[in-house]
Parts: sequence; structure tokens; C-alpha cells
Amino acid sequence: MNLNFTKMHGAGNDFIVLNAMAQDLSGLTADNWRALADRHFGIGADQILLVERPTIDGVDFKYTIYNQDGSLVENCGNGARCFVKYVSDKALTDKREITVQIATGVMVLTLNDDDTVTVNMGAPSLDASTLPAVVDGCAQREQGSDTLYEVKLSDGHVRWLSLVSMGNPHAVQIVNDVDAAPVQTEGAELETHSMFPRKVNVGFMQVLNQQHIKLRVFERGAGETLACGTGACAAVVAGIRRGELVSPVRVSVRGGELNIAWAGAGQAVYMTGPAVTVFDGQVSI
Ligand SMILES: N[C@H](CCC[C@H](N)C(=O)O)C(=O)O
Repeated sequence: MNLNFTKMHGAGNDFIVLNAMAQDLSGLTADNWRALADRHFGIGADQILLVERPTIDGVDFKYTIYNQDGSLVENCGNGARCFVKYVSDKALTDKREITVQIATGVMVLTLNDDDTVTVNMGAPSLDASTLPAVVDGCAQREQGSDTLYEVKLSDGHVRWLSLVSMGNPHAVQIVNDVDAAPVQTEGAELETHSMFPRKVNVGFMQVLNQQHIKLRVFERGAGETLACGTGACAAVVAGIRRGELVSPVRVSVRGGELNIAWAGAGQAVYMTGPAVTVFDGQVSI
């Protein structure tokens, strides 16, 4: 079977985008997603994005996301920016503002005049149980309006995590020097820690000033990526709640820059950043 795809990236978080309205993808399995995303034997990508017909009236598209390891994901921020650029470039819509059905609701995506995209990511959930995270018996402390949860690492060190759901789960910690942070080892350990029964995306942020952070994220099901949009939202929400940040916040990630705005409890998070097409291709699977 031949598949038409487009390779895209948002600040270096890279994607294979497949139009499921123009080709039948219904028989594809997690093995296929893994093979396509493989960086040596496949096209290579952090995530695979499907453009589908919505099942909710009045919504423009449905957006389904798979991680590199074949697992289904609830949300992907950098992918959302690429999604709107894709449907616009491929003339699947002429709207500059589109509504997209995702696993946890409906997202509004706006293509700006300078070709960047702004995404209304919805309001974060700050209740640990929604991630889900098992925090019974776990030491807690308050910082600002945030609750930090203690986690013990296998080497005996202790970390204090902010827990934020952007539809998908994030555990965020503040570090002094993000370039020196043990993102690979500690990220992998926390991703699969028993505190997180459905695993977690692990964020390490360095506060440069109240409106600028540096961030690295070890993503669930993909490892460290050059950028993580939902991770940037989660880090900024955590930083504002802790009293360390003031909206809007510039987020420097390894692959570029994102801008995150959040007006506080109950409000939606807005993310702005680039969306880039690399090439179109066809692959046989
Ligand atoms: N790269 C994505 C997040 C993918 C999240 C995924 N790794 C998960 O399992 O939740 C982003 O830009 O938001």
C-alpha cells in the first residue's frame, strides 16, 4: 500500500502528517506507526498526525495523534500548529481559524498573517488525578498557588514536581541549568514512575526571568524532543502558579521559540509558534 505523507515540524518537534480523508488508513496498526516514525528504517518523526473527518457537528476536522512508539496521544501542541498549516496549504479549507476535534474536546487554531499559528489549548487541569497521578502518601508542599509533589528517584535524590494536564499529562520541575539537567536518564525514569500509571511527559525548566524560560522535555513515548508544545504550556502554567513567571512567557526550546500566554485559573492557554513544511512524499508499507 502506498501512503502520501507530508513531513512537517514545529520548532524542531517533527511530524508525519497523513490525510485520512483522502486515503484509507483504517487498517494501520501501532506497528505501522512505529515503522513510519523509525528514524533509521522509516521516515522518522516524533509523532504521526492524522487529518480526519470530525464526528461532532459544526467542527472542521478531527485530529488524531500517535507517538513514535505507536501509542495514542490525547493532545500535541506543536502538531496542532502544523495541522492548521497543512489543511490550509492543501486547500482542505479556506478558513484562517479552524476548529479541531481532539480526544479531550475541541481546539481552536488560528493561522496568523505572519504564518505563525496561535492555538487555544483550552484550560489546564491542575488536579493530579486527571493526569492521572497517584499522589496518596506522597509528600506535598505549596508554592504560590501550586502544589508540588515529592518524588524519590532510584539514586535517592528527591524532586518536587508540578503536575499539569493539557489533555495529556505533564510533570514539571525547575532546574538551575537546563543544559546540564539529566534529561535523558531522569526523564526516562520519571516517564515510567509508578506515580504515573499512564506514564508522563517530563519537563525541566530554567527560569531566566519572569517572562523567559528555557525548557527541555522528555516526552512520553518519544524521548527528548527539540520542542514540546503542550510541555511549554504546562511549564508556563506551573511557573505562573508558583509565582516565578508572569504571562506572556517566551519559551526557548532546543529547536526554537514558543510564546505562551495564560490569564490564570480557569482560563485557556494560548500558544504561538512556527509551523514548517519540510517535504511531501510517498512511502509504501
Ligand atoms: N510533542 C507534543 C506532545 C506530544 C505528547 C506525547 N509525547 C504524549 O505522550 O503526551 C506537543 O508539542 O505538545
